[in-house]
Amino acid sequence: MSTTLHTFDNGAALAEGLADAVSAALATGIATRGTASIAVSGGSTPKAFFQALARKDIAWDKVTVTLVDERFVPPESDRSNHALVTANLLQGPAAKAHFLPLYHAAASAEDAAGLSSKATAKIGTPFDVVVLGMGTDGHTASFFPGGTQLSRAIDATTPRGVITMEAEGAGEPRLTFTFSSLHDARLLVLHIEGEGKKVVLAKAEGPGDEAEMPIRTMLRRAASPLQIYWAP
Ligand SMILES: O=C1O[C@H](COP(=O)(O)O)[C@@H](O)[C@H](O)[C@H]1O
Repeated sequence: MSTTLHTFDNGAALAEGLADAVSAALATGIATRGTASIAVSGGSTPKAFFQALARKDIAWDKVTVTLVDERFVPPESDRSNHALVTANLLQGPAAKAHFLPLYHAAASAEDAAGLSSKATAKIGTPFDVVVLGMGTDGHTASFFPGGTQLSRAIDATTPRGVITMEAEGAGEPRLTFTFSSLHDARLLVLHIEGEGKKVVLAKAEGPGDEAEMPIRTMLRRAASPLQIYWAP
């Protein structure tokens, strides 16, 4: 598996450069198959990228947007990735996109995972675009070190879909697409910013168990080349 590092001078240039690449991939998907799909991450990193992507002039009504992972919190929560996407990506031209949330107001995270697996199964496979993030603990999606279902989540034979995850570093229970759902995206991106995350990435690229730094699953086993977008 291969990785390519795309380096930018600052976060604003990175947001624009990544939005250019992602919108081109979505436009290709629409031109080739009539529709396109993208799964995006939450957290603090993607806000400027979402705002840049939302301004792109593509046929947003033919695009399905979902999340790589989510906290089991309603969209009213300021911890919700759904809320982040609504406020920053599903705006302007991109408001016409079809959004499939992972959170559902179900009795349990397990029930919500079942509902979101069923709803997102309607998206064609593989995703046109997956944009991953990475935490300073080496997690990606909600593949957390020590996570209750980490081995199931990162097992390539686990079917596509959404499962739950609980971990000490995760806060709330999580909902996450499995490795098999994400690793073969037509455009597979890791979006990270800051010197600290570059140090974490360098450590992940070295030897060690995948379970200690689950981003290693993508660095080592993704079927698609991993495009790493970084700025200081
Ligand atoms: O918990 C999460 O964190 C990671 C990284 O977030 P950041 O704040 O360091 O950018 C993110 O990729 C993931 O989607 C999110 O749920």
